[in-house]
Amino acid sequence: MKLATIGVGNAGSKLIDRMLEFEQETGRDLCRHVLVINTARTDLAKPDHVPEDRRVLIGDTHQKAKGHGVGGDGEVGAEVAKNDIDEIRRVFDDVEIHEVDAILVAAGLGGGTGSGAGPVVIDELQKMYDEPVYGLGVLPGEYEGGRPALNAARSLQSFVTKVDNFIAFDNDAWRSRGQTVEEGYEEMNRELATRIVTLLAAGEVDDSDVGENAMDSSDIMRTLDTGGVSSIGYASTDLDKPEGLLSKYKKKEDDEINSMDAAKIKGLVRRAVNSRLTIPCEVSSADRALIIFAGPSSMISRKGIESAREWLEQEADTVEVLAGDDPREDSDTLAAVVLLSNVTETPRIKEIQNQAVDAQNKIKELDAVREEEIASLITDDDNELDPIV
Ligand SMILES: Nc1nc2c(ncn2[C@@H]2O[C@H](COP(=O)(O)OP(=O)(O)OP(=O)(O)O)[C@@H](O)[C@H]2O)c(=O)[nH]1
Repeated sequence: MKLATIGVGNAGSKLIDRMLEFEQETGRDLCRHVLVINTARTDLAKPDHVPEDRRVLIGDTHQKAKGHGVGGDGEVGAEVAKNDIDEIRRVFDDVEIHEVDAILVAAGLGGGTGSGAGPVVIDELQKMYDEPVYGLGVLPGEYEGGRPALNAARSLQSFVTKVDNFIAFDNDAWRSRGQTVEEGYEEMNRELATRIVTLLAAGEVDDSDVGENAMDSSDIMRTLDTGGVSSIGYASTDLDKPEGLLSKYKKKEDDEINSMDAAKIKGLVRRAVNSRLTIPCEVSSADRALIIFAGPSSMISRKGIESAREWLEQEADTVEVLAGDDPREDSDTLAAVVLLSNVTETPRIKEIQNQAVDAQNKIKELDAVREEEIASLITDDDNELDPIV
């Protein structure tokens, strides 16, 4: 697949940057266009791989942003993006849309810029182009508190209704102990970039000298066509290890290879689905699913692909499972990436919604107390001040 990628806010921009890094490291060519949009000048300086002229500062003349971010206020984030929509549209105009299959917008939903400006950017993209627009959204951890949860719950509604598919990443599920928050983010961003690029870069090659099992970008788009929220699973095996697939492959006869590979390949997919998904979910609640094997094509037998597909069909309880390969002849790993599209049972989303409702109620209570205090101040008998007008 060929993508135009847009990062909105700090987390969104860092994610796009990691995607660029991973594709460069692995010789892929997924992100044909890249853009990062932010309200904070300092955050715009962070990416290592995004060209300078593809970084856009919005809201620098806005009273509440002034180039320093929107301080976690999603409404200000949306307002700033709406005010600067002409500027945003101008940079979109540079995108040669016929060169790409789809557009991916990444954002952290807990902050003000990603949660607020993200949906405004998506609205504009949907107006301008016919290509599908996918969302890649990071959900805040519970420990971050009520405000990020409220941003995320509100923004998630906007994202899911506006995008063609929303791929979710749950910071809570990926948090590990013994790391600073920044170290944790670095690792999470790499993990997510590995998954998203391995998935979407399949079928990127135009030449038709690819094998019969090769996954086509239209298969990926068809799987994402469900709308809703999606999750990604991933597992890989190192082909250099003595006990890895390659050494066994060298030792066995052809027939044996296929049956052995089939079991191994199915095992890899099982590991991808049963290990940490980008957002934990009930696998059987998926509407459609897709498996991509990325690695040397000699390692990926048709029999293996078929047995993995059949296994996932049962797990996901749907007949809509596609499977194919993304030949990477120079790769020393074999990776399986699994897309579970439109998963409806995602406990973390329920939790965020509950946390958001609590936060909203608290804000309302505080507002009521504040109003009462102001009213009592004004009607205070001892208050001898005259009103201005
Ligand atoms: N996985 C991951 N999550 C991040 C990272 N940075 C921030 N987050 C998450 O994303 C949310 C939004 O943070 P930012 O992206 O910094 O905020 P922003 O969208 O730029 O908005 P403002 O700072 O309010 O202008 C946070 O609440 C975290 O949950 C990151 O590098 N990786």
